[in-house]
Amino acid sequence: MVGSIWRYSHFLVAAISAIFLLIASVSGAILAFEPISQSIQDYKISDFNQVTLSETIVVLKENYEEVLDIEVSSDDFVKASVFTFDGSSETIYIDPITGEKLGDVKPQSSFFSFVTNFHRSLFLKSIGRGFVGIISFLLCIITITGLFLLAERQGGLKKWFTKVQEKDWGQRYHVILGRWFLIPIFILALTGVYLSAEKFSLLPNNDLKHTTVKYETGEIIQDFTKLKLSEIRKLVFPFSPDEEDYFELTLQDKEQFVHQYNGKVLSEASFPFVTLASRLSMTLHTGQGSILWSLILLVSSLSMLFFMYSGLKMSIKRIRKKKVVLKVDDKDSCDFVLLIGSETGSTNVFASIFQRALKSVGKKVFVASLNDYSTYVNAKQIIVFTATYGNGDAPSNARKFQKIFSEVSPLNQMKYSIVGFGSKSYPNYCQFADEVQNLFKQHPNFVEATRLVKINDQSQQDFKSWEKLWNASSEIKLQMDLSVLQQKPKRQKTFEVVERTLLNSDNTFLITLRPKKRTRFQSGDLLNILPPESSTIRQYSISKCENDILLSIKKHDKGVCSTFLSEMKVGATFKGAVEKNEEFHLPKKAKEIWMISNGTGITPFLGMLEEAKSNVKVYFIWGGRTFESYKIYKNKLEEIRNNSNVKLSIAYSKEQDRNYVQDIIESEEREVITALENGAVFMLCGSVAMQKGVTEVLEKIMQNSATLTLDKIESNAQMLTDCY
Ligand SMILES: Cc1cc2nc3c(=O)[nH]c(=O)nc-3n(C[C@H](O)[C@H](O)[C@H](O)COP(=O)(O)O)c2cc1C
Repeated sequence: MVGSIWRYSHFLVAAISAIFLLIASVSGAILAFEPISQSIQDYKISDFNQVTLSETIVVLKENYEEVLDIEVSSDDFVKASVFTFDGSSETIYIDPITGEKLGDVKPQSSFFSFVTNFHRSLFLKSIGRGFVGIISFLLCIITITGLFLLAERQGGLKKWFTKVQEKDWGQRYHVILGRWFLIPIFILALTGVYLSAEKFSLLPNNDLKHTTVKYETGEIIQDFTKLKLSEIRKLVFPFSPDEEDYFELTLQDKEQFVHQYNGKVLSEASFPFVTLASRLSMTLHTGQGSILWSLILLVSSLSMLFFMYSGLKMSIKRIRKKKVVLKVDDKDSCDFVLLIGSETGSTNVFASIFQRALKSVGKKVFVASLNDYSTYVNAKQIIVFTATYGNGDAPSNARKFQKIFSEVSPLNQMKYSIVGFGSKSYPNYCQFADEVQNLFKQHPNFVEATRLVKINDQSQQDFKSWEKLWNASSEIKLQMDLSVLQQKPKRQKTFEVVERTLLNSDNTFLITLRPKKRTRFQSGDLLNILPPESSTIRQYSISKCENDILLSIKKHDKGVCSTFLSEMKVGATFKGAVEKNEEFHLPKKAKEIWMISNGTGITPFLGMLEEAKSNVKVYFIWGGRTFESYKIYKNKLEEIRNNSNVKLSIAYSKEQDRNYVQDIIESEEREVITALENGAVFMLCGSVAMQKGVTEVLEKIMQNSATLTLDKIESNAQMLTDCY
């Protein structure tokens, strides 16, 4: 519920302010170039930090007829307003040691002045400024709600930088860029609000109040001659040589009037917080004085454009999916009740397929969210389709279900059937469906019609197996039309089979593919294949061997794609699309890498072992059933075994010591701790069961580390996983 409130507010505020945010981010991105172009002019002298103010005053007095003021910019350039000996008035950049002119201070270019005006007020003067202030405030809300959504999605702030599971690239990069740019965007928005509030005099009064400095005998409160130029912001020279005229000195935090002959501070006033905050806001909002910050602001403004695009795409997709469920009948007149738990709407698509199938055989179906569970006068069966969200939690429209279920007394005996929608890439696979199943199981009014079926990543195959189960257990035989789920891989290329091995005792084979056209890929990327007459894309992890793709595939009895590939002859071609999987590429900076896999999870490592440079220490651990299982990889691995930087360990689960990869890791406890403490990266590829086993062992081992925990390893990106 809380999650959906954040989501709705995030979406609503973004939708309201979209056009103006678009304008602000484009113009903001352009304006980020202004401080960059200023900073690269480089009027800063090399020993700027050593120069004293009095040195500069002396040389200026020698070089110019009269000096009005000097000012130190945030780039450490020194500007001076002077009268030259030929009587002209100039504002120039000077060398503070020699007093020489380095260049003219030019007014803001007409282009930047035009864009600044537009960015500040949309050319609408005060009304525009007010509007921009409101939009900045809305942007603050968007970033705050975004922060909560991201934290929830990642399973807490601690896991902020752990692997992003989303497969859709727009959604994926919305999350990835969000983790990096939410904070700079929030700073931009907050400082924008502050600067607008200042313009409209909404901030407390910040007038300066000078107090006269009273000296005890001999006391020196500031040695004017030693004051460094880097400590000052501005110095206004005395109006005349008369003793009562003084220097007006602006330091970082206060203003002082200083006696022009003896350097004594006559009076001073500290800047109020409001003034200091205004200055900081200006610097942070415009990037003045720091090329790095200006670049961050530039990329943040551009990332806002991406957020708008990907956010819009996600919202349209969600709205479409939510609208999918057909018109519902009256709850008390229906034989079937279909209850849905969904966060982003994909479960609704499956629900509508099932609902249509029931309607096509003349059955009345009442459809509702799990949160709306109630009594049903005529219902014979309740079917629950529910996703799992967060960390094994209920999706937002099912959060109240457990409570309501305990309060509602069913009117009659009913059958029930639960279908869980989830993803094996999450540790608590379909956990909420398990919880719902337990509730029904323990209730005396309900009898199980079909066992709980879990659908991994909206797999049509899994859904079809539930369809079969339903048809076997029910008198009503249904035909579910899955055509609406038809997918097509994007940017497909043609691949030719250049080699294929026979199936080994594990029904596993290797297939080598050559792209017909130039295709960029790397070991760890994924190959998406839509087999003929199928509507579901299958993904295989790629090993790059020279310029070919090597896949290691286990042929499943009813596996459509693995069967299709296992029957491919050398020379045959088919279409597929490479999908980048940046998060599972060979780490570039690690000095030590542990490659841990089982079964066909070995694939990306076959290429990575070749790719790893000789100065990188690699510990390769693979688990298979028998020595026979190992044989198809033997040639490749034996070549690598000779490299001195690679250590190979193999665990056989069905012969020899009957070991698993996690047993090898457990036996190497000291090495694991030392490696991880020295920054090693552990890469895991293979089954979820292996991932679970390895994670448990690592968790146990790391209890003996003085500095690291498993959570820390994950947040340091020292653990990369690609398990299925
Ligand atoms: C942020 C997030 C968290 C998720 N957490 C889990 C989880 O803990 N367990 C699980 O099995 N699936 C999890 N999933 C996968 C979803 O349950 C799965 O994609 C489901 O099909 C989504 O259905 P919906 O679109 O109807 O919400 C998660 C997905 C996301 C985006």
